[in-house]
Amino acid sequence: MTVRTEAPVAVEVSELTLSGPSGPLVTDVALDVKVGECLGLVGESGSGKTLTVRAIAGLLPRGISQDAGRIDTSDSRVGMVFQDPMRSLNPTFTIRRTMREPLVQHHALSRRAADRRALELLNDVGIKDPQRVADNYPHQLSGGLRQRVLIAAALACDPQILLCDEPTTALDVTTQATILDLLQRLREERELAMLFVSHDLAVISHVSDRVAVMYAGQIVEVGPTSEILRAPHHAYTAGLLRSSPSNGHPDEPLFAIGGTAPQRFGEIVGCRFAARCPWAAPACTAGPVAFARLGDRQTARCVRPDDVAASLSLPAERGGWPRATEVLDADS
Ligand SMILES: Nc1ncnc2c1ncn2[C@@H]1O[C@H](COP(=O)(O)OP(=O)(O)OP(=O)(O)O)[C@@H](O)[C@H]1O
Repeated sequence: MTVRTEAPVAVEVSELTLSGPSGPLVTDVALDVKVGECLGLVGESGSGKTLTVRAIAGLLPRGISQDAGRIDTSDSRVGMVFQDPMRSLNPTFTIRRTMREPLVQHHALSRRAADRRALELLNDVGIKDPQRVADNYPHQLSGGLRQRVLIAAALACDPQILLCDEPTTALDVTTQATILDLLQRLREERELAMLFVSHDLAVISHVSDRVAVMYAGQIVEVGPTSEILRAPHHAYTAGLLRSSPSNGHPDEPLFAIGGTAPQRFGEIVGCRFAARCPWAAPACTAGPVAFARLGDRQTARCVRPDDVAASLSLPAERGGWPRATEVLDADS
């Protein structure tokens, strides 16, 4: 879908910092999503994606505080779709009852009108026999149907912003594709601003106009999806791309970035990825790393973005993710 360049911003987050009992968990996160746009938020487990989305939804878990930053949703209504419908749907309620509650609450509908609207919403998300599904309990439905119900419930408040946290991760590949298609259709029909969280760059690339990459509580690279896939400028993004199963060679073991992400990063003044980065130079750990602008719409929090991108365009045997020695060779 083409997003109007002049489309207004629906969500704007700046300098967001969130902490838990053991210290900072998300630091200085800035992002925006326009009306009708999908921004993908990608990164490995624990990088802070869910907390960021929960902060935007106003649903931070107990024990997590917002220490700094602004979240502006322009008074828009926000809907949220979670990963695990089984945990998000009350197992003791029929789908009809689950759908009824937000409709009665948000729209002050009578019980009858709410039940009618619930059937319309179930129909909108591609459920063929809404009457039957409405009479069921969550455990009586397939994973794909449960996820459709959850999306219908998120639409009940008639949101302008839809936050999707790993909405297809628990599903098999075919069902995953149909749910992605559904979200895409709903976004177009309703001009939703969508923030789509996934650890899987392949999924993100199907649905997102732009991608923001998170690592250890920070955004490290942002840009149009096509640019990020074609020319990542942060080593972590490059590693993430390389480790995607769809980029692997059938005869080679799947690539994995060496080392692990730091759990505590309050003490790290420079680049949080430096310890794992084959391109790391003294400047990377000397002080805070600012975002480098790369053309009009792409930025990377990296000291050597052009070196990273240039190495990636080397011939196949030396491209992708080089070993540290190769980087040094390239330098000399
Ligand atoms: N309720 C909580 N209390 C304390 N720490 C938390 C809480 N929720 C998350 N964290 C910590 O905050 C960090 C970021 O977690 P978050 O769930 O946002 O990551 P994520 O990128 O969404 O990962 P995943 O894909 O596994 O959900 C992690 O280190 C996590 O352990």
